Amino acid sequence: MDDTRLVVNCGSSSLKLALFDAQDRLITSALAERLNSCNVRATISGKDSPVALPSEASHTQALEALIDEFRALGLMPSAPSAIGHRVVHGGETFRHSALIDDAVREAIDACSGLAPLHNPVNLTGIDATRAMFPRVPQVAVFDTAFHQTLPRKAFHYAVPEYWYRDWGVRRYGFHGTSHKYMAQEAARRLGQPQSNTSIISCHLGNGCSITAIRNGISVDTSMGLTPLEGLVMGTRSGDVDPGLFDYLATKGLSAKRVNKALNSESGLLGISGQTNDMRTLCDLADNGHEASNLAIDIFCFRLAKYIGGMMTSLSRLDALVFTGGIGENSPRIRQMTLENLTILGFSIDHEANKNHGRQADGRVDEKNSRFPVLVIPTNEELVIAREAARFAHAPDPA
Ligand SMILES: Nc1ncnc2c1ncn2[C@@H]1O[C@H](COP(=O)(O)OP(=O)(O)O)[C@@H](O)[C@H]1O
Ligand SMILES: CC(=O)OP(=O)(O)O
Ligand SMILES: [Mg+2]
Repeated sequence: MDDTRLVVNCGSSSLKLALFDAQDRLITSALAERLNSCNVRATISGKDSPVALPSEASHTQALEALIDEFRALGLMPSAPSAIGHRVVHGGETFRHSALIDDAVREAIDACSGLAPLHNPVNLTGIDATRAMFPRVPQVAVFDTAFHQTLPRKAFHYAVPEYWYRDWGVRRYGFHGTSHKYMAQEAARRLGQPQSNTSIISCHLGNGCSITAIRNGISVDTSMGLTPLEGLVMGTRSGDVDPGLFDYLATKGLSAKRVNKALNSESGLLGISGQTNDMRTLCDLADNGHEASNLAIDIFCFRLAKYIGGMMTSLSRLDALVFTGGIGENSPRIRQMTLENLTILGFSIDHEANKNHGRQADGRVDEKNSRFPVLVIPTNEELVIAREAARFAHAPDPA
């Protein structure tokens, strides 16, 4: 065994793997998509030909095939030193990452009711690698853990108290590994200690969320009980009036049906009627497609409103940070969002913004901007690999 760590991220229909060496350098990564369908496809980064998988391959089959391929390519030792798993929901049980044993597995399973689309499939990955590597320590890294510091006023909904007490209805927040990485990276780039740096982190990928981080600690976030609340996302609505459940019942739609539509048929896809992919949406808007233009407008307006709202939790703002596929790669979204916020004194440097802030500090704000604005590529896999090393032999953090 050497110090290679394996990172496993099981999504509803995809599997992402990454291998890191002892110096936290990425050795290789792999992606299997459209699992359990007849269109499965698996690739290893930098390799042209896909990895052969059986038709309708499961997560477990894809995991085994990709690990065999890593070994065949000489990229991986017979067993990694530790395995880190992304787990979406840790409820209030997990404030930190956890070394996985039967009790931790059971506790993750117990959170499945709060994330039925995510936790069961995360457990599939955990079960598969525990069977493959029974002697290797496995660590669960939770999306929710970083947000367990939220003050009660930020996590408590204005609903009957017993909903929280008896059923755990509260705001949990997600994308914690990404927001945590933003807090570290922003502080490093600003040359300040994290313990004295306050930022607003905008993670804009397929799922989108925003977090206010005061001195390295999450103090408010946009996602809630589930990853549906908050910003407009690829296929998720973000905030809506909960009264629509009752109204749509009069149109014959069950709560289950409405929930599915809000998760899978809404957001950029729902408004545009075309796509959940921001890049395609921008192309459509450039070609005069009105509904795509509207989707982009609504996305940026909601994000700007949330940025304004997040400032309520901070006494000082050291940087506004953009990350995730959209946040890192779309100058247009950053510009349109900040144009909605000129009243707060944000101002963007158009050249630096077009260049995606690719200079070392990633800054895209203009000299006279009241606040720094940074573009920072996220690296959730690296955070998980670091946590895997840290918790592999240290189950109980102080
Ligand atoms: N150049 C770009 N301009 C606009 N959007 C982009 C660009 N590159 C990537 N994106 C968008 O990023 C989103 C995917 O983000 P990503 O963080 O990769 O997703 P995931 O949450 O699945 O990891 C998609 O909407 C994609 O269109
Ligand atoms: C929790 C969540 O929204 O994750 P993702 O962005 O991967 O969909
Ligand atoms: Mg991502």
